[in-house]
Amino acid sequence: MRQAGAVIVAAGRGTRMGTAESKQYLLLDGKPIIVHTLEVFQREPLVSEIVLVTGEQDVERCRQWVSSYGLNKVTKVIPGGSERQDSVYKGLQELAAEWVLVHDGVRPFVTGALIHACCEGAWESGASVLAVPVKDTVKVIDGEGFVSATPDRRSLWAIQTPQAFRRLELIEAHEAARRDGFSGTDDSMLVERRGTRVKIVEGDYSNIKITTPEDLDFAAWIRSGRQRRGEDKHD
Ligand SMILES: Nc1ccn([C@@H]2O[C@H](COP(=O)(O)OP(=O)(O)OP(=O)(O)O)[C@@H](O)[C@H]2O)c(=O)n1
Ligand SMILES: C[C@](O)(CO)[C@H](O)COP(=O)(O)O
Repeated sequence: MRQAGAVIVAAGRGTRMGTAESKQYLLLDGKPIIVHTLEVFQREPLVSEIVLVTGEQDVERCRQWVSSYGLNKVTKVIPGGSERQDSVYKGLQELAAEWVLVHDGVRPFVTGALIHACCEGAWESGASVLAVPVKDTVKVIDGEGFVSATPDRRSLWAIQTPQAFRRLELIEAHEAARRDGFSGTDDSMLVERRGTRVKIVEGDYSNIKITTPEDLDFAAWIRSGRQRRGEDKHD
């Protein structure tokens, strides 16, 4: 069976969340958010191994969770870098797999079906990202707080993770970005700028990135809805 390795990045400081504890370690239904995320990748048969990238000061407690929650696909827990891009780059060095999924540790509502769809998208086309159509009207604002343009919403999609690539191609794209001083807000941007066509695979509106305080309320709500519908039972 074709498989992919995963780099899960969780070395951010959660500045926009503003909590004393980094957001990836806050409890959701009694379990750290990062553990919820890892458990989805652990269960998915298409995932062969996982590298977890955390803050230097959190490596040890994450290793303990890996052991106590039985996350035996996590082969390495390593310290990240100062930007998300640096953390992904470090994680990519620790995998051997031909294909890699890059995922935010703070997107715990990813599902096996989404991981599966993302892998299939990459295997068919070379690179793929999850995304959902934008529901709001989006405007471009000038430096003085006035509208300068209203892009056609039909061509706007909000990008999520996971994102799937050939691992060596993504490493080369990261190295080119480092050489050029280019910083992207996702990994797709790094291969796009080198001419790779990236396939959009439809994600899910509930695959939120926990970023700001109100996201914790959304997260609790998504979680309780899944429990009510019995979607949290996995074995
Ligand atoms: N140096 C960094 C920065 C971010 N991340 C990870 O990248 C994901 C998406 O980043 P974001 O939501 O922006 O997290 P933070 O950087 O922690 O948040 P903020 O920008 O508000 O500080 C998170 O899982 C975060 O832990 C990382 O591994 N290393
Ligand atoms: C990769 C990402 O989650 C796609 O939506 C997002 O771009 C990360 O951005 P952030 O600046 O780290 O929030």
